[in-house]
Amino acid sequence: MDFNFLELRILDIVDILLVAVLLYYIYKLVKGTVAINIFIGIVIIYLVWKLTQFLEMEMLSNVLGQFIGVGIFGLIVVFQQEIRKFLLMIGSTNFGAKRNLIRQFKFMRRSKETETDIDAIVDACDNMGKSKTGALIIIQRSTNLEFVKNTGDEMNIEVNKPIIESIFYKNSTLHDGALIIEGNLITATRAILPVSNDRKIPLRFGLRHRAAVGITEKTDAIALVVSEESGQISYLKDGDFAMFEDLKDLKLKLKEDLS
Ligand SMILES: Nc1ncnc2c1ncn2[C@@H]1O[C@H](COP(=O)(O)OP(=O)(O)OP(=O)(O)O)[C@@H](O)[C@H]1O
Repeated sequence: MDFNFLELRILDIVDILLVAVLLYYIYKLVKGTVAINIFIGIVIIYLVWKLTQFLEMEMLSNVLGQFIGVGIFGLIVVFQQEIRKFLLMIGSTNFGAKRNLIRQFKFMRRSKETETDIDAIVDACDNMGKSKTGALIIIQRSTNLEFVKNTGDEMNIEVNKPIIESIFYKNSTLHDGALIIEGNLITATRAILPVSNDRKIPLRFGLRHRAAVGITEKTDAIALVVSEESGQISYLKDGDFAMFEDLKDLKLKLKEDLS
């Protein structure tokens, strides 16, 4: 009896945690989009329906009841985009975050050469900033970025400063779009990223920055952007601009986030 009680409690906790994770992902998807307004609209209709039931207002309750009854199909139509992104997000996650799991065991630590050369990347960004060369660099963490790599040209080159700079050099055929880095390899160039429609992004930021916000809100990748206009370097993670004091601080933060 006691055992069943305990089992039920544990399952309840798992259940609550799973719902929390689900709500978090739904929030991440609808954050800053018009979908949040639709979602609020649906909640209001549901509450009014419950109120009409409570007050026994039969006619209105029936009409709203019918509406709620077919609501699930309506939801699929209205949230088609978000459902697509959600499935994409689940499908492209490396289950078990293999990399992190392996790193738990000290003796199985990743070998030095697969560690991302942060210094080379940040120094390249610094040089590109000084010469007002626009750049968009995405570093993969546990979410698989195959779906964006497919939109660009696949590569297999070790990360180093001159190569990054020459890829983004204005006359280079590879400068457009995003550069994808996995471990210490550049695995794609000219990748097209999903653009965020978060209305909170300041207007001075154009598509390059919106693309960096887009990929970091849909995956756990991190992004570095060098603005062609101002030469400023931005660091993005979890769909937000992450603050840093200077290049040294940026390197430290990147190393921390990639460890
Ligand atoms: N969805 C996208 N995926 C990848 N790269 C993109 C995407 N959209 C735009 N870019 C890249 O960003 C470049 C510049 O875009 P835009 O000028 O709108 O950006 P921005 O944020 O204002 O940056 P900057 O400050 O450098 O002008 C494009 O030429 C392209 O290389």
